[in-house]
Amino acid sequence: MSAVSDPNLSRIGTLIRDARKHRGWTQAQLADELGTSQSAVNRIERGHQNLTLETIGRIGAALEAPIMSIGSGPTHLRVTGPTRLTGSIDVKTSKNAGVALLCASLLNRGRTTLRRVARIEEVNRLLEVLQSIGYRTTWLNEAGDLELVPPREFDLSAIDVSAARRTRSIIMFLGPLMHRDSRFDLPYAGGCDLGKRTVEPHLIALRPFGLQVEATEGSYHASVDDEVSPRRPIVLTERGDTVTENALMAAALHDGPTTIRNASSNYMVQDLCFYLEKLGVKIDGIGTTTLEVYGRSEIDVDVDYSPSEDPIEAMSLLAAAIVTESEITVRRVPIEFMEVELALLEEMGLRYDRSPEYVAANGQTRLVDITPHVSPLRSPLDKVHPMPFPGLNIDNLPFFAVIAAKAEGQTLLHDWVYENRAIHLAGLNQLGGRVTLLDPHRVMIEGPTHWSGAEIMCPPALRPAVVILLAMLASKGTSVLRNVYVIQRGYESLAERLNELGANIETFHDAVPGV
Ligand SMILES: CC(=O)N[C@H]1[C@@H](OP(=O)(O)OP(=O)(O)OC[C@H]2O[C@@H](n3ccc(=O)[nH]c3=O)[C@H](O)[C@@H]2O)O[C@H](CO)[C@@H](O)[C@@H]1O
Ligand SMILES: C=C(OP(=O)(O)O)C(=O)O
Repeated sequence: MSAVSDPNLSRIGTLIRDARKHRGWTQAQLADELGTSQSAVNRIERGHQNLTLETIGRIGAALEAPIMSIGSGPTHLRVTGPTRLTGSIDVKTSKNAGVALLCASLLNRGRTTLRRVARIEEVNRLLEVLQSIGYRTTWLNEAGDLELVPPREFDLSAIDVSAARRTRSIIMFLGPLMHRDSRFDLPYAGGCDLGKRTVEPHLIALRPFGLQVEATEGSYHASVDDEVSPRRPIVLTERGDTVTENALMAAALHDGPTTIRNASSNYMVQDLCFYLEKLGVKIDGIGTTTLEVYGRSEIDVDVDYSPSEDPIEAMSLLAAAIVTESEITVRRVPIEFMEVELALLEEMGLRYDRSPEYVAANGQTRLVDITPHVSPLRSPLDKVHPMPFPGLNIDNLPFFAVIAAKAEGQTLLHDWVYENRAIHLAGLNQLGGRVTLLDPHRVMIEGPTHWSGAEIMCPPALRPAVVILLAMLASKGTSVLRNVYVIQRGYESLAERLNELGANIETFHDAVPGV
């Protein structure tokens, strides 16, 4: 029977511990049931014991929880609050740079090594897709270093359609793949349910490189005219992040200069630019809205790159501290992508300590450690609304809902970007929040709030789901958040990491009859 590899042991140990607690057993009771010692169970739960699949099966049967099929059934969280968090936590590298870089590896015939990649479901889906078309992908260690070795030719006919349909990021295959094949099909893009998200700006951006796309039921059919290449600057019709990334990737393998205007200068775009530079693609204007890209006809480089920290995870962790009235230190905050958020929080009354700046492993992004102090908060005078970088990040807006719910007064949030995201914030009302939906884009939040526990189905949107989880940390009593795949899509081991700070979050699964 094969032994499970080391990096997974602590994860499996945590699942076993949570399943045991869910059954209401002590370690000694589980040990009795298995005919082993309590110290052995303790070692297993801490990930210090090698496990065969057979042992995992026996433990699952004893606990009436299928440990190994746990990833396939829905995962739920049981939160006991209110919680006070202590200690410090490191921000992980970003989901959005991670997925862009996985797609950008398609440009490179050489080996790509990415350092400290967040082990999240969105990355897993893209890895499944890359493997299905012939990549060798290897997690090198527990730190999340990831090696990607492309095949000589991609086998797009073997693409894992179901994995591809679960991630919207697959759309970023268009930019690189159009240089490899003159005709190819891609399964339709998925992602969170945030309302209609147009793909038209991507097609407009890639058309000057000769790409035409026809959409039919479930697939994009792409064809490329090699004779067509950009003759004047490409002007993006929206300053979108993945649109900019697609245009950058198309330009990177275009032999000659390309100008991209109305480009996003957001964090993931900058990470992609730094990676492309390591591939030998020269880019002027990084961090601005006009990018001059000097592409190459062939890229074959063994490259090593470290994406930067996630400003959205940083905001999530700061919000966790604020909502639970805790003084934790959030380390490795990419400060240039959090400045507007912090300025607004200061206006709302937040006091915090901030370390001197230091540089991220990509050698570019400025980081700080932030320790918020428990502070009386008041609602801001004006509405809170996002803007493309350097404005308040669109993905950070939802966290202001749960922060505003703590503040004295009324706060108006205006999410002009997404048709459906603000709607999901109304889930806070089930925990005692006073959130009024004025229209699909605007919510009024009245604080302060006395949170109390409830059972809630996870909304189908990543950030609102985390916002509800954070409110649960502050809620009196027990809460249950059901089916949290959407959170795992963007955060690595969030429940476990919050537990290390003192939260009480149990992961559990529905008992499967007959197991
Ligand atoms: C993998 C990744 O990087 N995902 C991010 C990326 O998605 P992505 O780049 O895919 O975002 P979209 O292109 O879907 O844009 C999001 C929404 O904003 C609208 N829009 C965008 C720009 C603009 O100038 N005008 C405009 O109206 C779009 O029509 C769409 O409805 O950017 C979003 C907006 O920052 C973030 O929420 C996502 O986390
Ligand atoms: C909307 C988001 O991401 P995606 O583009 O992956 O759906 C997000 O990160 O909040």
